[in-house]
Amino acid sequence: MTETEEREEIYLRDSHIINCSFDQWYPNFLQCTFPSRIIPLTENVLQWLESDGIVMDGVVSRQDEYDRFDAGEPEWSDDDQGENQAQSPAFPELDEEIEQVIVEFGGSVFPKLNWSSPKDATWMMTSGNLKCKKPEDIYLLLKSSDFISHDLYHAFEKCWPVSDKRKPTQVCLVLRKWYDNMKPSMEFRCFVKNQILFDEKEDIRGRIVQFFVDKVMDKFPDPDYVFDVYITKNKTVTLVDFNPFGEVTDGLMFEWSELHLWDANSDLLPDMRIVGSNAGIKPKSLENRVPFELIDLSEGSALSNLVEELKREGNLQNNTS
Ligand SMILES: Nc1ncnc2c1ncn2[C@@H]1O[C@H](COP(=O)(O)OP(=O)(O)OP(=O)(O)O)[C@@H](O)[C@H]1O
Repeated sequence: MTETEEREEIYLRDSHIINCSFDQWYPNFLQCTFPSRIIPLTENVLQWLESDGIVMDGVVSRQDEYDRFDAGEPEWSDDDQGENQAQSPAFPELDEEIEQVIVEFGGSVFPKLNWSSPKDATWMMTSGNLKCKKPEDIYLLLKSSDFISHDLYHAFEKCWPVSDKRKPTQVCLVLRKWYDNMKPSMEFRCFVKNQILFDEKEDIRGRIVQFFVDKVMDKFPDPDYVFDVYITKNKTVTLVDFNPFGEVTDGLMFEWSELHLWDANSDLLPDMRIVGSNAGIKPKSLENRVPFELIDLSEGSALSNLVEELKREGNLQNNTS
């Protein structure tokens, strides 16, 4: 198979990405997903999101300071008039809209843009999660997240034929009613190829298949896609999200090479892959959740050099237990 044929085979077109944008699918699935509101973002908010740095209540983010320091730039000063100087967000109308939704949804919301939530930025929140109780929480998360930047700049990057689109026609802030205590073990990612659901098991299998057939199958515009569901305590299946069927979506326990090879019309379906606890699972997004320096322990990295230095100085014991 030539490279072009291979790409044709596992292609993601602009339309596949657009169909997974929240504002596209949500109106058709209102009945079976979390209550949500879509707020189109105006140009001034987008400009602020796309500008460098974060200023919240006049405080520049530490990460921004580190970036500037790394780049050899002088330390931040109050009279810095640089072109990209970070601005404190002042969007009274958006604040008001967000506050209204927060009240309507009982005091807290889960934020995302067209495709992604800022789940890599939870370390910025004292709560360590995406529960937002005021507009500032949302602004801070959006500005700190690589996934949000991905929605703004790279959403169409993996498309074939190569897309000239950079960002969605309308960037939306999505606010979803917040649910405490969602158990990761009750979340399932379902792969659909040619309108056929990739395997699942017994009771869970039955429930997801029923949900797929009743609520999803004929309503989503593409034949291939991925959707996430949550099974509540009383075993109700709730739709969480749609994702494109391709490498831009985390295949979790499946390799995309096997998902692409899956012949949806054959009887030979692979097993459902379930792990009973979180032990041993490392979502591919984990490396995005903390500053890169904390992950990069490879030889020669700043952190490993520091560890070595501390060991040499006797300030750090080798942990042999
Ligand atoms: N309304 C909510 N309340 C609380 N937690 C939520 C809510 N919606 C989603 N979550 C949690 O956040 C996770 C990510 O949600 P979602 O799929 O919408 O974001 P995403 O950034 O598109 O993630 P992915 O790229 O993995 O699809 C969910 O798996 C779920 O654990």
